[in-house]
Amino acid sequence: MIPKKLAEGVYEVGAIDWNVRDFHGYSTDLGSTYNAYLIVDEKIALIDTVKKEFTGQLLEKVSQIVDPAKIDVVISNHTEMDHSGGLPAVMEVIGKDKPIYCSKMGLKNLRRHFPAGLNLQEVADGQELSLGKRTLQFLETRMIHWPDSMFSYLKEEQILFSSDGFGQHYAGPERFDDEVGEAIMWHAKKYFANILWPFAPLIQKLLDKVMGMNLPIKMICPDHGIIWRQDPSKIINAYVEWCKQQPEDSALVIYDTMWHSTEAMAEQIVAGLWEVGVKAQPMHARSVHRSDIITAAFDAKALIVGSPTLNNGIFPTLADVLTYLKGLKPKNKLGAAFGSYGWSGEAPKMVHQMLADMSLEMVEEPLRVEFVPERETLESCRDFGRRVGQAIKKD
Ligand SMILES: Cc1cc2nc3c(=O)[nH]c(=O)nc-3n(C[C@H](O)[C@H](O)[C@H](O)COP(=O)(O)O)c2cc1C
Repeated sequence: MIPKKLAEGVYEVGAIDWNVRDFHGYSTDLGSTYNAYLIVDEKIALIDTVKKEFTGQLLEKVSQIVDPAKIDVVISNHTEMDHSGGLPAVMEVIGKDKPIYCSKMGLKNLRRHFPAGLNLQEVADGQELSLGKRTLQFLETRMIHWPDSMFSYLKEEQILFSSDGFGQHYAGPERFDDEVGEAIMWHAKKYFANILWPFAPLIQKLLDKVMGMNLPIKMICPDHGIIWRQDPSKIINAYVEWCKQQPEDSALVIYDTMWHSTEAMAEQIVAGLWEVGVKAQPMHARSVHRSDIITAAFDAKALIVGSPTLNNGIFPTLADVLTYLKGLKPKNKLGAAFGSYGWSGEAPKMVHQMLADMSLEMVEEPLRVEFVPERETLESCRDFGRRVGQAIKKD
Protein backbone atom coordinates (compact mmCIF):
# COMPACT_ATOMS: atom_id res chain seq x y z
CA MET A 1 0.00 0.00 0.00
CA ILE A 2 1.19 3.47 -0.91
CA PRO A 3 0.91 6.42 1.49
CA LYS A 4 -1.37 9.19 0.30
CA LYS A 5 0.10 12.68 0.16
CA LEU A 6 -2.36 15.27 1.48
CA ALA A 7 -0.15 18.37 1.54
CA GLU A 8 3.57 19.06 1.53
CA GLY A 9 4.95 16.71 4.18
CA VAL A 10 1.52 15.45 5.26
CA TYR A 11 0.52 11.87 4.48
CA GLU A 12 -2.19 9.33 5.25
CA VAL A 13 -0.40 6.20 6.45
CA GLY A 14 -3.16 4.03 7.91
CA ALA A 15 -4.61 0.70 6.84
CA ILE A 16 -7.56 -0.61 4.86
CA ASP A 17 -9.53 -3.43 6.45
CA TRP A 18 -11.30 -4.89 3.42
CA ASN A 19 -12.77 -7.83 5.30
CA VAL A 20 -14.35 -6.42 8.44
CA ARG A 21 -18.11 -6.80 8.19
CA ASP A 22 -19.05 -6.61 11.87
CA PHE A 23 -17.49 -3.68 13.66
CA HIS A 24 -18.52 -4.04 17.31
CA GLY A 25 -22.05 -4.84 16.16
CA TYR A 26 -22.16 -2.33 13.28
CA SER A 27 -22.35 -3.82 9.80
CA THR A 28 -19.53 -2.37 7.74
CA ASP A 29 -20.92 -3.22 4.30
CA LEU A 30 -17.67 -2.56 2.43
CA GLY A 31 -15.07 -2.86 5.19
CA SER A 32 -13.42 0.13 6.83
CA THR A 33 -10.16 1.97 7.17
CA TYR A 34 -8.08 2.90 10.19
CA ASN A 35 -6.57 6.18 9.12
CA ALA A 36 -3.34 7.46 10.62
CA TYR A 37 -1.43 10.54 9.55
CA LEU A 38 2.24 11.46 9.32
CA ILE A 39 3.52 15.03 9.38
CA VAL A 40 7.13 15.46 8.34
CA ASP A 41 8.54 18.72 9.66
CA GLU A 42 11.59 19.53 11.78
CA LYS A 43 9.86 17.14 14.15
CA ILE A 44 8.04 14.16 12.67
CA ALA A 45 4.62 13.48 14.12
CA LEU A 46 2.36 10.45 13.80
CA ILE A 47 -1.33 11.09 14.46
CA ASP A 48 -3.07 7.97 15.77
CA THR A 49 -2.21 4.39 14.97
CA VAL A 50 -4.35 1.50 13.72
CA LYS A 51 -5.98 -1.70 14.95
CA LYS A 52 -3.22 -3.87 16.42
CA GLU A 53 -3.19 -6.44 13.60
CA PHE A 54 -2.64 -3.71 10.98
CA THR A 55 0.45 -2.19 12.61
CA GLY A 56 2.71 -3.80 10.00
CA GLN A 57 0.83 -1.95 7.22
CA LEU A 58 1.19 1.34 9.07
CA LEU A 59 4.92 0.95 9.65
CA GLU A 60 5.49 -0.19 6.08
CA LYS A 61 3.70 2.88 4.75
CA VAL A 62 5.65 5.18 7.05
CA SER A 63 8.91 3.59 5.95
CA GLN A 64 8.17 4.59 2.35
CA ILE A 65 8.44 8.20 3.58
CA VAL A 66 10.86 8.14 6.52
CA ASP A 67 12.55 5.61 8.74
CA PRO A 68 9.84 4.99 11.42
CA ALA A 69 12.52 5.27 14.11
CA LYS A 70 12.76 8.96 13.18
CA ILE A 71 9.22 9.72 14.33
CA ASP A 72 9.62 12.19 17.21
CA VAL A 73 6.13 12.47 18.64
CA VAL A 74 2.85 10.57 18.53
CA ILE A 75 -0.56 12.16 18.94
CA SER A 76 -3.37 10.00 20.27
CA ASN A 77 -6.66 11.67 19.39
CA HIS A 78 -8.75 8.75 20.64
CA THR A 79 -8.00 5.77 22.87
CA GLU A 80 -10.37 3.27 21.26
CA MET A 81 -8.36 0.28 20.12
CA ASP A 82 -8.97 0.67 16.40
CA HIS A 83 -6.74 3.76 16.71
CA SER A 84 -4.51 2.89 19.66
CA GLY A 85 -4.12 -0.89 19.33
CA GLY A 86 -0.94 -0.46 17.32
CA LEU A 87 0.59 1.96 19.82
CA PRO A 88 2.77 -0.47 21.85
CA ALA A 89 4.26 -2.07 18.71
CA VAL A 90 4.81 1.34 17.08
CA MET A 91 6.55 2.63 20.21
CA GLU A 92 8.84 -0.43 20.20
CA VAL A 93 10.02 0.61 16.75
CA ILE A 94 10.22 4.37 17.18
CA GLY A 95 11.50 4.37 20.76
CA LYS A 96 9.52 3.87 23.95
CA ASP A 97 10.68 7.14 25.45
CA LYS A 98 9.19 9.28 22.67
CA PRO A 99 6.26 11.41 23.88
CA ILE A 100 2.63 10.50 23.15
CA TYR A 101 0.44 13.59 23.37
CA CYS A 102 -3.15 13.02 24.41
CA SER A 103 -5.99 14.72 26.29
CA LYS A 104 -6.29 14.53 30.08
CA MET A 105 -8.81 11.70 29.77
CA GLY A 106 -6.63 10.15 27.07
CA LEU A 107 -3.83 9.87 29.58
CA LYS A 108 -6.08 8.13 32.06
CA ASN A 109 -7.62 5.82 29.46
CA LEU A 110 -4.37 4.93 27.69
CA ARG A 111 -3.02 3.85 31.09
CA ARG A 112 -6.07 1.58 31.44
CA HIS A 113 -5.33 0.03 28.05
CA PHE A 114 -1.53 -0.09 28.18
CA PRO A 115 -0.43 -0.02 31.81
CA ALA A 116 3.32 0.09 31.40
CA GLY A 117 6.04 2.09 29.83
CA LEU A 118 4.45 4.77 27.62
CA ASN A 119 5.66 8.36 27.86
CA LEU A 120 2.20 9.95 27.98
CA GLN A 121 2.00 13.75 27.88
CA GLU A 122 -1.25 15.49 28.65
CA VAL A 123 -2.28 18.46 26.50
CA ALA A 124 -4.91 21.03 27.41
CA ASP A 125 -7.73 22.24 25.21
CA GLY A 126 -6.28 24.85 22.84
CA GLN A 127 -2.65 23.94 23.58
CA GLU A 128 -0.22 24.09 20.70
CA LEU A 129 2.73 21.93 19.73
CA SER A 130 5.32 23.30 17.35
CA LEU A 131 6.71 20.81 14.87
CA GLY A 132 9.13 23.38 13.44
CA LYS A 133 7.61 25.24 10.52
CA ARG A 134 4.13 24.07 11.42
CA THR A 135 2.01 23.92 14.53
CA LEU A 136 -0.57 21.49 15.82
CA GLN A 137 -3.36 22.82 17.99
CA PHE A 138 -5.40 20.42 20.14
CA LEU A 139 -9.13 20.76 20.67
CA GLU A 140 -10.74 18.73 23.40
CA THR A 141 -13.90 17.02 22.11
CA ARG A 142 -14.87 15.15 25.25
CA MET A 143 -17.55 12.47 24.75
CA ILE A 144 -17.46 12.76 20.96
CA HIS A 145 -17.54 9.91 21.17
CA TRP A 146 -15.29 8.88 24.07
CA PRO A 147 -14.25 10.84 27.15
CA ASP A 148 -10.72 11.12 25.75
CA SER A 149 -11.54 12.24 22.19
CA MET A 150 -9.80 15.27 20.79
CA PHE A 151 -9.17 16.89 17.41
CA SER A 152 -5.75 18.08 16.21
CA TYR A 153 -5.58 21.04 13.86
CA LEU A 154 -2.55 21.70 11.68
CA LYS A 155 -2.72 25.46 11.52
CA GLU A 156 -0.54 26.35 8.57
CA GLU A 157 -2.09 23.70 6.31
CA GLN A 158 -5.63 24.24 7.68
CA ILE A 159 -6.10 20.50 8.13
CA LEU A 160 -8.35 19.16 10.88
CA PHE A 161 -7.54 15.66 12.11
CA SER A 162 -10.94 14.85 13.50
CA SER A 163 -10.57 11.43 15.06
CA ASP A 164 -13.92 9.57 14.73
CA GLY A 165 -15.84 12.77 13.96
CA PHE A 166 -16.90 13.06 10.30
CA GLY A 167 -15.82 9.44 9.74
CA GLN A 168 -17.49 6.67 7.77
CA HIS A 169 -16.98 2.94 7.68
CA TYR A 170 -16.04 2.86 4.04
CA ALA A 171 -13.32 0.95 2.24
CA GLY A 172 -12.51 1.39 -1.41
CA PRO A 173 -9.80 2.48 -3.79
CA GLU A 174 -10.98 6.06 -3.25
CA ARG A 175 -9.45 8.13 -0.46
CA PHE A 176 -11.24 11.47 -0.98
CA ASP A 177 -14.83 12.74 -0.98
CA ASP A 178 -14.66 13.92 -4.60
CA GLU A 179 -13.61 10.43 -5.71
CA VAL A 180 -16.73 8.81 -4.22
CA GLY A 181 -19.27 11.57 -4.77
CA GLU A 182 -22.72 11.82 -3.18
CA ALA A 183 -22.81 8.13 -2.18
CA ILE A 184 -20.39 8.80 0.68
CA MET A 185 -23.05 10.86 2.49
CA TRP A 186 -25.12 7.75 3.23
CA HIS A 187 -22.09 6.10 4.86
CA ALA A 188 -21.41 9.27 6.84
CA LYS A 189 -25.02 9.37 8.00
CA LYS A 190 -24.96 5.71 8.96
CA TYR A 191 -21.84 6.41 11.03
CA PHE A 192 -23.47 9.42 12.67
CA ALA A 193 -26.70 7.55 13.43
CA ASN A 194 -24.98 4.51 14.90
CA ILE A 195 -22.01 6.04 16.70
CA LEU A 196 -22.64 9.72 17.31
CA TRP A 197 -26.42 10.09 17.63
CA PRO A 198 -26.47 10.06 21.45
CA PHE A 199 -23.94 12.88 21.49
CA ALA A 200 -25.81 15.13 19.05
CA PRO A 201 -26.32 17.93 21.61
CA LEU A 202 -22.60 17.89 22.49
CA ILE A 203 -21.61 17.83 18.82
CA GLN A 204 -23.84 20.82 18.19
CA LYS A 205 -21.97 22.72 20.93
CA LEU A 206 -18.62 21.65 19.53
CA LEU A 207 -19.59 22.75 16.02
CA ASP A 208 -20.67 26.11 17.44
CA LYS A 209 -17.35 26.40 19.23
CA VAL A 210 -15.27 25.46 16.18
CA MET A 211 -17.29 27.78 13.94
CA GLY A 212 -16.90 30.52 16.57
CA MET A 213 -13.12 30.08 16.39
CA ASN A 214 -13.32 30.82 12.65
CA LEU A 215 -10.77 28.15 11.92
CA PRO A 216 -10.21 27.98 8.21
CA ILE A 217 -10.58 24.31 7.28
CA LYS A 218 -9.19 23.17 3.96
CA MET A 219 -9.36 19.49 4.70
CA ILE A 220 -10.92 17.19 7.30
CA CYS A 221 -9.07 13.97 7.99
CA PRO A 222 -11.13 11.50 10.03
CA ASP A 223 -9.89 8.21 11.42
CA HIS A 224 -12.26 6.14 9.25
CA GLY A 225 -13.11 6.32 5.58
CA ILE A 226 -12.50 9.03 3.04
CA ILE A 227 -10.91 12.42 3.62
CA TRP A 228 -13.03 15.54 3.03
CA ARG A 229 -10.97 17.75 0.72
CA GLN A 230 -13.35 18.96 -1.98
CA ASP A 231 -15.86 20.61 0.27
CA PRO A 232 -15.30 20.06 4.02
CA SER A 233 -18.22 22.41 4.72
CA LYS A 234 -20.56 19.83 3.19
CA ILE A 235 -20.00 17.32 5.97
CA ILE A 236 -19.93 20.07 8.61
CA ASN A 237 -23.30 21.35 7.38
CA ALA A 238 -24.66 17.80 7.29
CA TYR A 239 -23.60 17.40 10.96
CA VAL A 240 -25.33 20.68 11.82
CA GLU A 241 -28.53 19.33 10.25
CA TRP A 242 -28.24 15.86 11.80
CA CYS A 243 -27.65 17.35 15.25
CA LYS A 244 -30.99 19.12 15.03
CA GLN A 245 -32.74 15.75 14.93
CA GLN A 246 -35.61 17.04 12.82
CA PRO A 247 -36.73 13.90 11.00
CA GLU A 248 -38.61 13.96 7.72
CA ASP A 249 -42.36 13.26 7.50
CA SER A 250 -41.95 9.53 7.07
CA ALA A 251 -42.48 6.32 9.00
CA LEU A 252 -40.46 3.19 9.48
CA VAL A 253 -42.34 0.00 10.32
CA ILE A 254 -39.90 -2.35 12.04
CA TYR A 255 -41.20 -5.85 12.71
CA ASP A 256 -40.44 -9.54 12.99
CA THR A 257 -42.72 -12.49 12.51
CA MET A 258 -42.83 -16.26 12.96
CA TRP A 259 -45.93 -17.17 10.90
CA HIS A 260 -46.41 -13.96 8.90
CA SER A 261 -49.34 -12.50 10.85
CA THR A 262 -47.38 -9.54 12.23
CA GLU A 263 -45.88 -9.18 8.77
CA ALA A 264 -49.36 -8.94 7.20
CA MET A 265 -50.19 -6.28 9.79
CA ALA A 266 -46.99 -4.38 8.96
CA GLU A 267 -47.83 -4.36 5.26
CA GLN A 268 -51.30 -3.00 5.88
CA ILE A 269 -49.99 -0.32 8.23
CA VAL A 270 -47.56 0.77 5.52
CA ALA A 271 -50.41 0.79 2.99
CA GLY A 272 -52.42 3.02 5.34
CA LEU A 273 -49.51 5.45 5.68
CA TRP A 274 -49.15 5.62 1.92
CA GLU A 275 -52.86 6.31 1.55
CA VAL A 276 -52.50 9.51 3.52
CA GLY A 277 -49.39 10.51 1.58
CA VAL A 278 -46.73 9.56 4.12
CA LYS A 279 -43.54 7.92 2.92
CA ALA A 280 -43.15 4.60 4.74
CA GLN A 281 -41.44 1.27 4.46
CA PRO A 282 -41.52 -2.02 6.32
CA MET A 283 -38.26 -3.41 7.67
CA HIS A 284 -37.95 -7.01 8.77
CA ALA A 285 -35.70 -7.04 11.81
CA ARG A 286 -34.26 -10.47 11.03
CA SER A 287 -33.33 -9.58 7.45
CA VAL A 288 -31.94 -6.08 7.90
CA HIS A 289 -28.93 -5.45 10.10
CA ARG A 290 -29.62 -3.40 13.22
CA SER A 291 -27.21 -0.69 12.08
CA ASP A 292 -29.13 -0.26 8.81
CA ILE A 293 -32.44 -0.22 10.67
CA ILE A 294 -31.00 2.57 12.82
CA THR A 295 -29.89 4.56 9.77
CA ALA A 296 -33.44 4.40 8.41
CA ALA A 297 -34.91 5.10 11.86
CA PHE A 298 -32.74 8.21 12.17
CA ASP A 299 -34.58 9.83 9.24
CA ALA A 300 -38.11 8.72 10.15
CA LYS A 301 -40.56 10.81 12.13
CA ALA A 302 -42.51 7.77 13.36
CA LEU A 303 -41.21 4.40 14.45
CA ILE A 304 -43.94 1.77 14.35
CA VAL A 305 -42.72 -1.46 15.87
CA GLY A 306 -44.43 -4.83 15.56
CA SER A 307 -43.66 -8.00 17.48
CA PRO A 308 -45.44 -11.33 17.79
CA THR A 309 -45.70 -12.57 21.36
CA LEU A 310 -43.15 -15.27 22.06
CA ASN A 311 -43.13 -16.99 25.45
CA ASN A 312 -44.88 -14.03 27.07
CA GLY A 313 -42.35 -11.60 25.68
CA ILE A 314 -41.19 -9.77 22.60
CA PHE A 315 -39.39 -11.38 19.71
CA PRO A 316 -35.59 -11.35 20.34
CA THR A 317 -34.60 -9.39 17.22
CA LEU A 318 -36.88 -6.57 18.30
CA ALA A 319 -35.50 -6.64 21.83
CA ASP A 320 -32.09 -6.24 20.17
CA VAL A 321 -33.12 -3.28 17.99
CA LEU A 322 -35.06 -1.57 20.78
CA THR A 323 -32.22 -1.97 23.29
CA TYR A 324 -29.81 -0.53 20.75
CA LEU A 325 -32.19 2.30 19.82
CA LYS A 326 -32.68 3.24 23.49
CA GLY A 327 -28.95 3.82 23.92
CA LEU A 328 -28.93 6.14 20.90
CA LYS A 329 -31.36 8.47 22.70
CA PRO A 330 -33.72 9.30 19.82
CA LYS A 331 -35.51 12.65 19.98
CA ASN A 332 -38.51 14.25 18.26
CA LYS A 333 -40.15 11.00 17.21
CA LEU A 334 -43.62 9.52 17.31
CA GLY A 335 -44.18 5.88 18.15
CA ALA A 336 -46.72 3.08 17.90
CA ALA A 337 -46.68 -0.67 18.56
CA PHE A 338 -48.51 -3.66 17.13
CA GLY A 339 -48.33 -7.43 16.81
CA SER A 340 -50.09 -10.74 16.52
CA TYR A 341 -50.45 -13.10 19.47
CA GLY A 342 -52.01 -16.43 20.41
CA TRP A 343 -53.23 -16.33 23.99
CA SER A 344 -51.56 -13.87 26.35
CA GLY A 345 -50.39 -11.18 23.90
CA GLU A 346 -47.85 -9.24 25.97
CA ALA A 347 -45.47 -8.19 23.16
CA PRO A 348 -47.25 -5.12 21.69
CA LYS A 349 -47.76 -3.67 25.17
CA MET A 350 -44.12 -4.29 26.04
CA VAL A 351 -42.94 -2.67 22.81
CA HIS A 352 -45.26 0.28 23.49
CA GLN A 353 -43.75 0.72 26.94
CA MET A 354 -40.17 0.46 25.66
CA LEU A 355 -40.82 3.16 23.05
CA ALA A 356 -42.57 5.35 25.61
CA ASP A 357 -39.60 4.92 27.96
CA MET A 358 -37.40 6.33 25.19
CA SER A 359 -39.64 9.42 25.21
CA LEU A 360 -41.24 8.72 21.87
CA GLU A 361 -44.64 10.34 21.74
CA MET A 362 -46.98 7.36 21.50
CA VAL A 363 -49.78 8.31 19.16
CA GLU A 364 -51.81 5.07 19.32
CA GLU A 365 -52.65 2.38 21.83
CA PRO A 366 -50.96 -0.95 20.96
CA LEU A 367 -52.73 -2.74 18.13
CA ARG A 368 -53.12 -6.48 18.73
CA VAL A 369 -54.52 -9.22 16.51
CA GLU A 370 -55.28 -12.70 17.80
CA PHE A 371 -53.49 -15.22 15.57
CA VAL A 372 -54.10 -14.64 11.85
CA PRO A 373 -55.57 -11.31 10.77
CA GLU A 374 -58.71 -11.50 8.63
CA ARG A 375 -59.98 -9.02 6.09
CA GLU A 376 -61.62 -6.92 8.83
CA THR A 377 -58.61 -6.84 11.11
CA LEU A 378 -56.36 -6.04 8.17
CA GLU A 379 -58.60 -3.08 7.48
CA SER A 380 -58.16 -1.97 11.10
CA CYS A 381 -54.38 -2.18 10.55
CA ARG A 382 -54.69 0.06 7.49
CA ASP A 383 -56.74 2.46 9.61
CA PHE A 384 -54.02 2.39 12.25
CA GLY A 385 -51.49 3.31 9.55
CA ARG A 386 -53.70 6.13 8.31
CA ARG A 387 -54.07 7.54 11.84
CA VAL A 388 -50.33 7.43 12.52
CA GLY A 389 -49.84 9.08 9.13
CA GLN A 390 -52.21 11.90 10.08
CA ALA A 391 -50.34 12.34 13.37
CA ILE A 392 -47.07 12.64 11.45
CA LYS A 393 -48.52 15.28 9.15
CA LYS A 394 -50.03 17.21 12.06
CA ASP A 395 -46.86 17.20 14.17
C1 LIG B 1 -42.64 -20.74 20.40
C2 LIG B 1 -43.89 -19.92 20.47
C3 LIG B 1 -44.22 -19.30 21.66
C4 LIG B 1 -45.37 -18.52 21.74
N1 LIG B 1 -45.65 -17.90 22.91
C5 LIG B 1 -46.78 -17.16 23.00
C6 LIG B 1 -47.12 -16.54 24.23
O1 LIG B 1 -46.45 -16.65 25.24
N2 LIG B 1 -48.23 -15.78 24.27
C7 LIG B 1 -49.02 -15.59 23.18
O2 LIG B 1 -50.00 -14.86 23.24
N3 LIG B 1 -48.75 -16.20 22.01
C8 LIG B 1 -47.64 -16.98 21.90
N4 LIG B 1 -47.34 -17.60 20.74
C9 LIG B 1 -48.28 -17.49 19.60
C10 LIG B 1 -47.89 -16.45 18.59
O3 LIG B 1 -47.77 -15.19 19.20
C11 LIG B 1 -48.92 -16.46 17.50
O4 LIG B 1 -48.79 -17.65 16.74
C12 LIG B 1 -48.85 -15.26 16.59
O5 LIG B 1 -49.93 -15.27 15.70
C13 LIG B 1 -47.56 -15.27 15.81
O6 LIG B 1 -47.49 -14.11 15.04
P1 LIG B 1 -46.55 -14.12 13.74
O7 LIG B 1 -47.24 -14.92 12.68
O8 LIG B 1 -46.37 -12.71 13.38
O9 LIG B 1 -45.28 -14.77 14.14
C14 LIG B 1 -46.20 -18.36 20.62
C15 LIG B 1 -45.84 -18.96 19.42
C16 LIG B 1 -44.69 -19.74 19.33
C17 LIG B 1 -44.31 -20.36 18.03
